[in-house]
Amino acid sequence: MNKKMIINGGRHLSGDVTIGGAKNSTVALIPAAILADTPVQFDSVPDIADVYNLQIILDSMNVKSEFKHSVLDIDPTQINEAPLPSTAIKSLRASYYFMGSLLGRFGRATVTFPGGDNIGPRPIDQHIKGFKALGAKVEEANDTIYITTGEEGLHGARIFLDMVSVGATINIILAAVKAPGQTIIENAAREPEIIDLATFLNNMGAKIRGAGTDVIRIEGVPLLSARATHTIIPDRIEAGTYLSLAAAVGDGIMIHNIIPEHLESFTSKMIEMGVDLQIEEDEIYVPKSTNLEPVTVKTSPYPGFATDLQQPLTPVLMLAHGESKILDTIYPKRVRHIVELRRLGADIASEVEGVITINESGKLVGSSVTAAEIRAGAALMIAGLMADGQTVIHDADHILRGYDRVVWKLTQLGAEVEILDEDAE
Ligand SMILES: CC(=O)N[C@H]1[C@@H](OP(=O)(O)OP(=O)(O)OC[C@H]2O[C@@H](n3ccc(=O)[nH]c3=O)[C@H](O)[C@@H]2O)O[C@H](CO)[C@@H](O)[C@@H]1O
Ligand SMILES: C=C(OP(=O)(O)O)C(=O)O
Repeated sequence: MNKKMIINGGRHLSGDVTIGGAKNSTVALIPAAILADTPVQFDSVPDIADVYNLQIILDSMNVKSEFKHSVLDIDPTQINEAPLPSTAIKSLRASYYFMGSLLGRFGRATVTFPGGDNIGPRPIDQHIKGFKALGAKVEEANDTIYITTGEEGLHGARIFLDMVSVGATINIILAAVKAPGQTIIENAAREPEIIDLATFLNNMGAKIRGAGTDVIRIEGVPLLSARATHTIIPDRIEAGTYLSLAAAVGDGIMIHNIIPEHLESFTSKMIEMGVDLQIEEDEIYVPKSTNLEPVTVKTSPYPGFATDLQQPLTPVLMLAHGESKILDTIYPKRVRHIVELRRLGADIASEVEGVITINESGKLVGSSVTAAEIRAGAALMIAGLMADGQTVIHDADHILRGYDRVVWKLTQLGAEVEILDEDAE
């Protein structure tokens, strides 16, 4: 059922908000769990639609899971190979991690092409190049990838990624962690979520060195056994979204459960704009912001400015005195929020692919808009909170895919917001 988000905007928000576990870690950790020879437990799991869809995929392989109060238990000990449910696979991008984890577990995988956010072309050639280097045969037909290995199975290999890819780095780790011999991934992505995955696997006996740098070395091990609960790192993209929201409509907001080092490229931009952030060990206070300066933002792989945060920052740029620019080098077509923000009165445009210009916009006015993807939805949510009157965000399911208990968190801060079925009055 499609959902819509209704926001009665124009209020100032204040108080405290606590960030949940990282979506992009969680969606890798859940497929990784099937590599274990024991039950696995995760803590600080965000309450997001992606988790429920991954549970449906696990269930189809007789991997039972239970998700309660931020704790997710997964028992992969009775796993069966089975066709994966294509609706759930298509509901999120990260379902492609079952290619790596099934390959690591069974030496073969059949997975429908993943879905996920429509943010422009999202090829997976580097994942496939990695699987092939590890000794797999990969075929594509009918929107499905068939990955097989011969009798010898997988073996370690040296893989140089042609571009820095989070997904390819993770998928190769998943496939290689139990493959005999040494695997070296060069030009690997350095995102904190990759370190989180490596920590989880290493605590089960894996030998992965260098996660967080651009060279990752893996010695294959035969068995992986969970001995302790793995606590998922805080979601730096959710944190960045609340930082923006706080700068845009906050009257003093304290954001808890943050690793500030994961957000340095983002917080330094906010400071450059004149937001007086008070950064502590694991929380950031955002006072009411005034007199903001325009900035230029260029997205790049971690530790650069995250593409996933360019849209959530946009509403704050609409308050700055002058013209700001965003250059999205990772997803130049990630501009589907622009037309919707204009409906609310934003002065924002993209005349050259990958370049977005944002000018100081007058008071926004509530309207009916559609979220084309998760972070476009986040930008619309913040803009809706800024706008006078009511904003209805259609296709709000995209927001629920990755924002932990968002209605509850916004309500705690004093927002008037609800989620309804699309056909509700
Ligand atoms: C579940 C998850 O973690 N999603 C994140 C992940 O997506 P995802 O892992 O899909 O993104 P990648 O890091 O792989 O993509 C980076 C760039 O490389 C290109 N590319 C990637 C793989 C490949 O085989 N060939 C290729 O050309 C992509 O089109 C893109 O331009 O990183 C993105 C970039 O930070 C984020 O926006 C997503 O939130
Ligand atoms: C693009 C994103 O997600 P996914 O890769 O899961 O589609 C995102 O989180 O902004």
